[in-house]
Amino acid sequence: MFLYYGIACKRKSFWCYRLLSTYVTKTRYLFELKEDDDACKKAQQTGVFYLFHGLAPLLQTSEHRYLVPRLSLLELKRLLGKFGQDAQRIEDSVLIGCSDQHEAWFALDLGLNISSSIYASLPKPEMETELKGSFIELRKAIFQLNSMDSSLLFTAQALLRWHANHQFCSRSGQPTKKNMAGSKRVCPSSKIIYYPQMAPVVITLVSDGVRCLLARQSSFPKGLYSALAGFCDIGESVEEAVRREVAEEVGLEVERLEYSASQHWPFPNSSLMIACHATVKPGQTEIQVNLRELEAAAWFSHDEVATALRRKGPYIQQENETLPFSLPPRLAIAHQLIKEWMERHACSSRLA
Ligand SMILES: NC(=O)C1=CN([C@@H]2O[C@H](COP(=O)(O)OP(=O)(O)OC[C@H]3O[C@@H](n4cnc5c(N)ncnc54)[C@H](OP(=O)(O)O)[C@@H]3O)[C@@H](O)[C@H]2O)C=CC1
Ligand SMILES: [Mg+2]
Repeated sequence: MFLYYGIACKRKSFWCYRLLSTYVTKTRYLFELKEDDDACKKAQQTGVFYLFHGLAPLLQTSEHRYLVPRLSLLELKRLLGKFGQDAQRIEDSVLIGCSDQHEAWFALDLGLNISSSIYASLPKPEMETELKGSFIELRKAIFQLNSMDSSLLFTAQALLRWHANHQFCSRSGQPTKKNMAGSKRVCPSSKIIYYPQMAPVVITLVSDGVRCLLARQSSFPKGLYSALAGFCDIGESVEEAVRREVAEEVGLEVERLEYSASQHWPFPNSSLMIACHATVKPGQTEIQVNLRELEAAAWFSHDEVATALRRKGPYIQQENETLPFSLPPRLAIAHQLIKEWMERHACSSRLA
């Protein structure tokens, strides 16, 4: 779909209108909202607001899914009024995207207890009753959200958390001020501009050509195994981080490495997950688990992984019952890596 963006370029003696795609016009519009506080404030008039309480999004249950309600500016003002709050509080919201028709989307947390904020946390049970929904921890809701909603809520939560944690300038100690869109904070005293940050994390599915290597940390839900993950050290390339993490965590040396995809992951802080497939030499597969990092690691066959992929998680543990081996949720890039490995394996078996 294409739209005329209204940009005209003067060529010789006539104006020619460039045809820009919907995606480009949307991107330019979001850029303008981030740069121009007045334009962003204007966008709030026709925009919609996603609400959070203590970083937990407002959700409504519909059968086995969660729906994500949105409020118009008018509805939000009415809600704030009911709780004795000033509409000025809307300026704490952050821009998280927009529709193809340029309806801007914002997120606002009404339950953060920040010492530097003039606003108090609003009472959660009363708000839930008023809004006919519940503020549910995002980690617990991801199994019941569709991928578009989860990606939007991941962004919103990460940005709201970043603002909550960056209220002061690390050089002057003075309070920093957010721009209208929430794309940066500025210290009026030192003039330092702070931008939201993500930590780069490599996530690697190691294979010996036949099996794949999965590991678990003690903090994972019982029975869950995932690909190897680790934060990049300062100064490292992705390739170096993968080689180091695999050596550190399971004592193996990566022979070949291939980039697959990336994903923003908000837990526990914002990470940019960089997913790769790696292989080790067929003869060098003996795992030495680093117990300071992992609880267990093992090689899994194609059939074992296929069985785990067919199961629907999460599992509720019954007393004295051992849980079956399970994999990360569909939304996690670890799941995508594992699925991709399975498809490649199936493809190479067909060709053999
Ligand atoms: N989306 C997905 O599919 C998956 C996402 N992940 C995510 O990947 C991330 C990294 O995986 P993990 O195996 O834990 O990483 P690591 O193997 O690097 O180990 C984590 C430890 O590294 C230290 N560390 C170093 N740098 C940082 C940093 N910038 N932020 C926080 N801790 C740091 C911390 O130690 P200390 O506590 O001692 O300070 C932390 O406990 C996790 O946040 C996890 O949520 C993991 C698997 C799948
Ligand atoms: Mg790790």
